[in-house]
Amino acid sequence: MTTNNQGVGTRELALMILLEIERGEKSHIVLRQVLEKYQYLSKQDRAFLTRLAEGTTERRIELDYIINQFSKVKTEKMKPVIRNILRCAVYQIKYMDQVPDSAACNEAVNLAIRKGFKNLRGFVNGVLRNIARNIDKIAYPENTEEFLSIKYSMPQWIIRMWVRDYGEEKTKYILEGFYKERATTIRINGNATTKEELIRELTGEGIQVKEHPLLASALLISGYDYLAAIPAFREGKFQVQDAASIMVAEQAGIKEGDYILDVCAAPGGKALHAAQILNGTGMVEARDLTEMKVELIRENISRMGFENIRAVQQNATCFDADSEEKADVLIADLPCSGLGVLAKKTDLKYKMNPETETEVAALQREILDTVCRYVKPEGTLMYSTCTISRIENEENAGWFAEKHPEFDLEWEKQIFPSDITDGFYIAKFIRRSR
Ligand SMILES: C[S@@+](CC[C@H](N)C(=O)[O-])C[C@H]1O[C@@H](n2cnc3c(N)ncnc32)[C@H](O)[C@@H]1O
Repeated sequence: MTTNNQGVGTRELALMILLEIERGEKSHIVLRQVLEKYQYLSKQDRAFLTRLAEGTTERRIELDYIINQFSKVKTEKMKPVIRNILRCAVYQIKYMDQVPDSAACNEAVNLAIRKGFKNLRGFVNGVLRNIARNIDKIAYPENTEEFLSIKYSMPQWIIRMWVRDYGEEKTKYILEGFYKERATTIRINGNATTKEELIRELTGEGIQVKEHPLLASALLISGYDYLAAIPAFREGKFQVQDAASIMVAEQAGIKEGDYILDVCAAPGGKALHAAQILNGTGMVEARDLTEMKVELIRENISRMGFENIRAVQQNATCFDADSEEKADVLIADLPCSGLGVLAKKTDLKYKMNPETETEVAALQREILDTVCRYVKPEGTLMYSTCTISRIENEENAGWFAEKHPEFDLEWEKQIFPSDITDGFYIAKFIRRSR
């Protein structure tokens, strides 16, 4: 389990990933790169590595709290290698029943030695053995905000914001939601296969498949190694897309022949879904800020094989006069704080703060204010974010409706995370006729 045949152990790879994340890299991207690079790892090792890297990241606040109860040197003063070796080991002790505590401690000590910290092996060993002996006796703070912050490893400012906006019970529900075990949601490309055929094909590959309880167009899959290894994925028969995100194009009232503009489209989930609904007719223009992002959309277009969609580089904050009143449906799935997708992007919560939250909400207003002019009279504007924040969601929608009385808010919905969906927000606006 711990050392593969090329000598790099899964715990050492997990350490590499954690150090990269601390240096500012995105957790889901580093993990994907490592899994791609170390393809020779067994399926079991890949699952262990994924769980260890993701779990240690998403439980970081709690793990540091535990370590700091037993170490005179606090985690923020430790060398990054040592603090991440300790975090990883404490995660195994607390959350991975299949790993004996002694193995977690021994492997941590060996890793510290291999990484050049032979002089600290006694420290690592002492702290970890002490934690292993007392793991069920650790006292947590009584203050609700601090308790929730540590128990769910969520920065306190986010807890404060959610308790203020949704109340304590809902906040606990949201926090629990991120830790629910979940399968991957896929949207079936009905132009390339049928639901029955796809279920048969995936099941034949040894993948577990379930119907999605909310959406007929989606399935839940689990037990696969990695996506690119699934022939049906390479052949564009499905797209990985969360249920809440699928609802954007599904609820937009797209009709065959429509012109759809997606102003923040990479990697293309909603734009491709719109193209699929158009069923070979109409056109989708999928835009994003940089050529690199636009290239991601192009890769997905080519995998899905659609011809009624093009990807274009365009900054959504710059007005494009040629697009004025052209769109039957405008999709504004805007950059956001991402607090609804913390189950997948486990490090995001540590990167945001109240200032970045205010900045992103202001950017959303600037984009909405610019792109709304592309919507035809009687056309639709779908505003969505993958976050749970009134400032970015309901307050921005309210601001927009007041500033642009030519639009009516038809409905809005905040979706909270669960085992079958991410946290997400959608507002549907209709532009009045002249
Ligand atoms: C939430 S993601 C979009 C996800 C996409 N709609 C999908 O379903 O796959 C937001 C996107 O906005 C892009 N973005 C950020 N600022 C932008 C700007 N000023 N103009 C255009 N796109 C921007 C980001 O590059 C990112 O790809």
